[in-house]
Amino acid sequence: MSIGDISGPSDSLLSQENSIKCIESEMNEACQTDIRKLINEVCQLKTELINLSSAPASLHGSHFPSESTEQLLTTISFHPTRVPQTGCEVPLVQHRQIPVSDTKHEFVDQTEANELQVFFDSCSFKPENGHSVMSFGSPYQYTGSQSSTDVPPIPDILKPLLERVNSVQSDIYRSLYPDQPFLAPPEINSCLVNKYQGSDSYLPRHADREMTIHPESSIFTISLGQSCDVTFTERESGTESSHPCPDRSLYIMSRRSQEVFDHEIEKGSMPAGIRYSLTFRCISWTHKNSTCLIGDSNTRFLRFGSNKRGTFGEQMPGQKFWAPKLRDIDPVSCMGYSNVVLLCGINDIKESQIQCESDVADCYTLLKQKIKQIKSLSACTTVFVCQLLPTKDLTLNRKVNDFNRLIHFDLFPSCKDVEYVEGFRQFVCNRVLAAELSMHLDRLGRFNMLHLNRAGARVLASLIKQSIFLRVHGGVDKRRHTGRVNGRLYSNVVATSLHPSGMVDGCQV
Ligand SMILES: O=C(O)CCC(=O)C(=O)O
Ligand SMILES: [Fe+2]
Repeated sequence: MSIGDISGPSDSLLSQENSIKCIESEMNEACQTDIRKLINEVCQLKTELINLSSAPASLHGSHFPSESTEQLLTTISFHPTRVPQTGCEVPLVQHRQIPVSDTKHEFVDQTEANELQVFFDSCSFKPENGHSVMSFGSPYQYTGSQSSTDVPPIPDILKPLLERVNSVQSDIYRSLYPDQPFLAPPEINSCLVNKYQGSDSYLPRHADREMTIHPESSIFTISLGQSCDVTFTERESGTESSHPCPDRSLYIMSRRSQEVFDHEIEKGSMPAGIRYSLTFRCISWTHKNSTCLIGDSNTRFLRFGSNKRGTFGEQMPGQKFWAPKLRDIDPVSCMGYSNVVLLCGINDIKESQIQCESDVADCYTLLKQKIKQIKSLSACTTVFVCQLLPTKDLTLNRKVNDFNRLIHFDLFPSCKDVEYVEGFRQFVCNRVLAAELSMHLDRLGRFNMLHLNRAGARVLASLIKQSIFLRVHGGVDKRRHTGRVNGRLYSNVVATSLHPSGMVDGCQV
């Protein structure tokens, strides 16, 4: 037996115990005591060595312990790992949507209603399935739409109404985010008017789920003239409900509810007479890039907004949601967004009870379930997953490695429409991560193991933006190479142009 061998795995204590028994049977009492002492000392030394090699880098006078993060984290493709079976037991998640979120009777007064009716009577509408249409403001294109892209601006006669609708929209948005008053509410900028004439008219069953509609806006419909009923159907259950639309009333649907309910005016349900419905929306081509970023503290410096410096810029609007743990990911907050970016999990695997590979696999299973729930609520949303960022703690990095391997070998092969945020090599390189991209100390002056600094956040932001824009362009890199990703302008990583013409798939990036 070689009691001097301390390089073996730490769990060899059992075999040492067996060897002790052998020796015990051959040696006398005194000798046994000496050998026990010796073995205990060796075991103690070995434990100290293991602790030392995974201790914070500050103990070694550098930012990293001797075994490098790269060694641990660049080996992904060579180590297929046991993959957990999630099967189909993904818990259902409540969509928390209702077909009509609010109704306001007599939203338009009689005088204004009369003037509007006279105005629309003089307009020329284009026939569409069961009714006719005319648009103003930002063009709203939808399947089967007959209104042209050459749309007149909002006419003066509609402006007071638009202003009131915007004030309701702003109140709704403020109540969604009461503690974030700096967020700009969606601006209603488009009006599609439907004309129903006679009892043969109808509105085919549909949902307003175009990606050009602001994901967190509402759709406002004002009825003028003949009243009628709009029928709502919950797609999943087939449950129907009917909503009466009297003259001069307003009903409001959230964009999110469109992921769950269809609406229509059934054939044969329309009374004789003329009804105009004025439907107001917040439309922009940039909403095709709308992104819901759900992440832990490493997303804390990332900002949506239109400032050139320090935000994703106006070409990639979105909203950030704080999810320190995987269980905090709320699939409902993703509804209606074109893209969802997830960067979460490190705080789960950091927990002391997460010890072995199968504990890490349980955390990963929760991530996978969350992704399935997100997709079940918003089928058209593309989910982008960031691998976990390495830290300066090698023990934790082993778990990071296990988690990332599961993303690589299980998530991407098994979940269609899940995309990588690529390019994390910069973070995996010790030297770059330690010297340039991560915080050295936390706010209390303690050694900081796992947080990106502002430069690191900029790199992360540019990688996220690049992944989203590359996907929108079918993999064609349209970036303007400013070479300033490490500088300030992550809003500018992608070349921009607001005009949809000449763009791949009609999106303006
Ligand atoms: O006329 C209505 O009440 C509904 C109109 C509508 O659903 C639409 O324009 O998308
Ligand atoms: Fe609609």
